[in-house]
Amino acid sequence: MAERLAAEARKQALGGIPGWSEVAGRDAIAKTFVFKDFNEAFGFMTRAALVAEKMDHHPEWRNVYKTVEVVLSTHDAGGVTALDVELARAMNAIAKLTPA
Ligand SMILES: C[C@H](O)[C@H](O)[C@H]1CNC2=NC(N)=NC(=O)C2=N1
Repeated sequence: MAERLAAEARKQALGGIPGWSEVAGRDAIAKTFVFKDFNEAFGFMTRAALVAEKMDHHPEWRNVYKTVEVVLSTHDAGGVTALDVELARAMNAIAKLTPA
């Protein structure tokens, strides 16, 4: 099972994935993506869902119109692990392909 990242390792990883930050009061990371419209937001979610399912690692997320709020945490580990960092990186890469 993936191990929770120590504070220092998490900070270092977050430095390399723009827009992601630690969630206050919880061991999790979060980012709010804003797209051009609902179609682009939902397209992002569809692509990210395929990656998440392949990884067997799933986001907590909420969509309102063109905004997608994402929180990542490894539930089995009770905090942020390398899997969250990997999914955060993948989501940033997917969002880059999606017009904002
Ligand atoms: C059985 C299955 O592999 C686990 O429940 C997976 C599924 N997706 C998951 N997603 C997330 N974010 N955290 C988990 O601990 C997790 N566990």
